Amino acid sequence: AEKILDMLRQAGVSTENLDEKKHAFWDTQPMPHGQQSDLPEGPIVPNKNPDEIRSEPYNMPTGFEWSTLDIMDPVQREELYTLLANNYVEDDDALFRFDYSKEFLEWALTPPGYSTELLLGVRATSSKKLIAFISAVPANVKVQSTSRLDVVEINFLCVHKKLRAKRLAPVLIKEITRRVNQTGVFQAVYTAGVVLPVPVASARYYHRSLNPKKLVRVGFSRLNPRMTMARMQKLYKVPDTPKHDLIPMTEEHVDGVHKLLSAYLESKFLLHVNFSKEDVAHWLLPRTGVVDSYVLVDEQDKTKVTDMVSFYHLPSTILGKDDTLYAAYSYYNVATTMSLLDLMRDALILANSTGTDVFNALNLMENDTYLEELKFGKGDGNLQYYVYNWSCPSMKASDVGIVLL
Ligand SMILES: CCCCCCCCCCCCCC(=O)SCCNC(=O)CCNC(=O)[C@H](O)C(C)(C)COP(=O)(O)OP(=O)(O)OC[C@H]1O[C@@H](n2cnc3c(N)ncnc32)[C@H](O)[C@@H]1OP(=O)(O)O
Ligand SMILES: CNCCCN(C)c1ncc(F)c(N2CC(C(=O)NCc3cnc4ccccn34)C2)n1
Repeated sequence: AEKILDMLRQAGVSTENLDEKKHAFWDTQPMPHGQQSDLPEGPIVPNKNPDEIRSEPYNMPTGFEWSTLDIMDPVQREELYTLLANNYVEDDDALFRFDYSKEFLEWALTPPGYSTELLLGVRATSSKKLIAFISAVPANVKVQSTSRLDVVEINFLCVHKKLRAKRLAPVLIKEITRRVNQTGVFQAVYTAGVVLPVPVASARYYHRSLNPKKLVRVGFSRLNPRMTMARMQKLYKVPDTPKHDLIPMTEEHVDGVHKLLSAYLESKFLLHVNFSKEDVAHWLLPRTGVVDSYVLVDEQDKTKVTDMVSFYHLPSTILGKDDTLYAAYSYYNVATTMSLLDLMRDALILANSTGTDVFNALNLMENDTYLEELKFGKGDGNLQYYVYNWSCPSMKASDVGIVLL
């Protein structure tokens, strides 16, 4: 269809109403399409009553079957790890592929209120091999003037490389939608590197080199022709210890972090999670090699948290080489006794001391107040934010206060 459209365009034929069928699946989904931009904020398709929701699973092609995953079973967790390690997101030049660890997947998929029914896999009936997956975990968010909306966060959509372009993804998406609807939830939040109908916000990736020698060696960065490697290492060198006495977050800080983070998100952003204390404990208590969180506490009252910084660890396999790129991603950060710039300078120092090669941040929240000063370079990756079955005006990246994994 694209080729025909291009030929028509080259012949000077206007195609604006022809390419509406550009998305055979997504044009059937309740997402804001152009002409609906004047819709009031809210659901596009009204909530369904239980008896209006299809009761049987969607049909898989012959030879494949649905199979929910018990992520707490090490064998099944290993199966998911292997599927993603070999078939999940790669960069456009196929230099890297995300290598979410088993511990990371357990963390990402077991927040308070999660259900195995929504950790949805597809197996080949004969071999029982896991060949596809999609996940939904519960969250409550504020989106613009809707202060509390029950949603799911969708992630880890993956179809084995050998089964691509067979329209399996739409079946996975329809089935997870059906199951989520059965729990009484009708909206979802998700991000993707691809542009689909229709992003609610677009964010840009920025990268801060910590180990430039490795980044140049593996092709992540290029050495500026007018610069020697020694000069580049000097440029990106960071101290060994942080300027402030940030300490690792522990259980006793959960209430203080919940209070600090909730007030910050509520005051500044149009899209953010309404974290419960249990959510804060799950998403922010440190897990080695998965997520690190540090807090600054008030000297007089040790349970009062005044500042926090956190980042998650998502390595990438370097394709074709037996090597790994160690990346840390900025997560949730709140500065009240110092500038965010000062706080993030310490984040780089803390991440560097855990063997990180590159520290990544999106231009969300207030991140653009420090990216340039701290020598982040603009990446070529964009991350599109989506809210499924929700009509609302689009937002700037700085209005977005939610970081998905
Ligand atoms: C209320 C509850 C609602 C819950 C659901 C909310 C929606 C959740 C939506 C999912 C959020 C996921 C969040 C993340 O995990 S983003 C990460 C996605 N995963 C990867 O990129 C891993 C590597 N790639 C793959 O595994 C496959 O290429 C995937 C599985 C991505 C597509 O498989 P395949 O390449 O074999 O294609 P197909 O022939 O089966 O299907 C083609 C159709 O699929 C549409 N497509 C392609 N990529 C994506 C994508 N990333 N999100 C949504 N749709 C996508 C495409 O536009 C086309 O539709 P249309 O253009 O013709 O219309
Ligand atoms: C559905 N969850 C969304 C978050 C998944 N995340 C972290 C992600 N989604 C799309 C991206 F574009 C992206 N980028 C980080 C930037 C980057 O580092 N690009 C070079 C690179 C190194 N390793 C990889 C692996 C895959 C793709 C690019 N890679 C671009 N990150």
